[in-house]
Amino acid sequence: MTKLSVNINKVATLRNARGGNNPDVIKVALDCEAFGAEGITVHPRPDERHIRRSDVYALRPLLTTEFNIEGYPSPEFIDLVLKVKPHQVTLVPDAPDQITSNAGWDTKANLSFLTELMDTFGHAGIRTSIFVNTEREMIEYAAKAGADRVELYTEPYATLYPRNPEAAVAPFVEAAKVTRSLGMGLNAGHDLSLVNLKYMHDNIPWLDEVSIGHALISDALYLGLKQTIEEYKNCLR
Ligand SMILES: CC(=O)[C@@H](O)[C@H](O)COP(=O)(O)O
Ligand SMILES: NCC(=O)COP(=O)(O)O
Repeated sequence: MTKLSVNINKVATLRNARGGNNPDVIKVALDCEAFGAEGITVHPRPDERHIRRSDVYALRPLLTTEFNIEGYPSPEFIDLVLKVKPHQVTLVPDAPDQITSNAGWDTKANLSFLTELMDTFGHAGIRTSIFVNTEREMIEYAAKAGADRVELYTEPYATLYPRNPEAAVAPFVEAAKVTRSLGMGLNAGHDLSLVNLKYMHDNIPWLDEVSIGHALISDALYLGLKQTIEEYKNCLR
């Protein structure tokens, strides 16, 4: 079964626009769970432009599904994750001022850094995932670093899918096979949507988890959160 983890960053973006607590990020997260999401993802950034560190602490004792914290492993991020102890940490190689994630790690060049982090989080009982592109070597070095899973960066798939679905998914199927052969779990995320999710899942049914935020929260404006989550879950059956 592929789990749907809802990334609630964009709910926090909306809340922060007025400085109050509307929409209530915690309530939305709990409603996502009540409507069938199997996990909640947050990606705190250094400027706290959406999810704040205080949100991360507030969410932890209330969530009943899997909590996934994504981000660049700065000292502040590492400290947050070790204190909050989510089920999973996903390391993403984003610069502090980046608009959104736009690439996976160079796991070969960062092997010793990543290995140390896998060790630190692993000893804290937190499952580890490394955000990667589809290149075989990057996945192999994620395994060498000791990652439990990789998360495939799916933006290139989402971009090509409307023009050529087969070509779009092919490198991801190959990367998924490499990941499986190395004994790691497999996550995927970035720009997945109701348009492209089912085809990805049909081609890689052994995906462990997808984390989806931007498109899902946008769809909820039209469909409502409950129906939206149901429709995303239908893509994963
Ligand atoms: C790693 C990844 O692809 C997502 O976490 C994405 O970066 C979400 O972050 P933003 O909501 O800041 O775009
Ligand atoms: N890891 C990907 C994620 O959490 C959400 O990415 P997006 O759906 O907002 O592009």
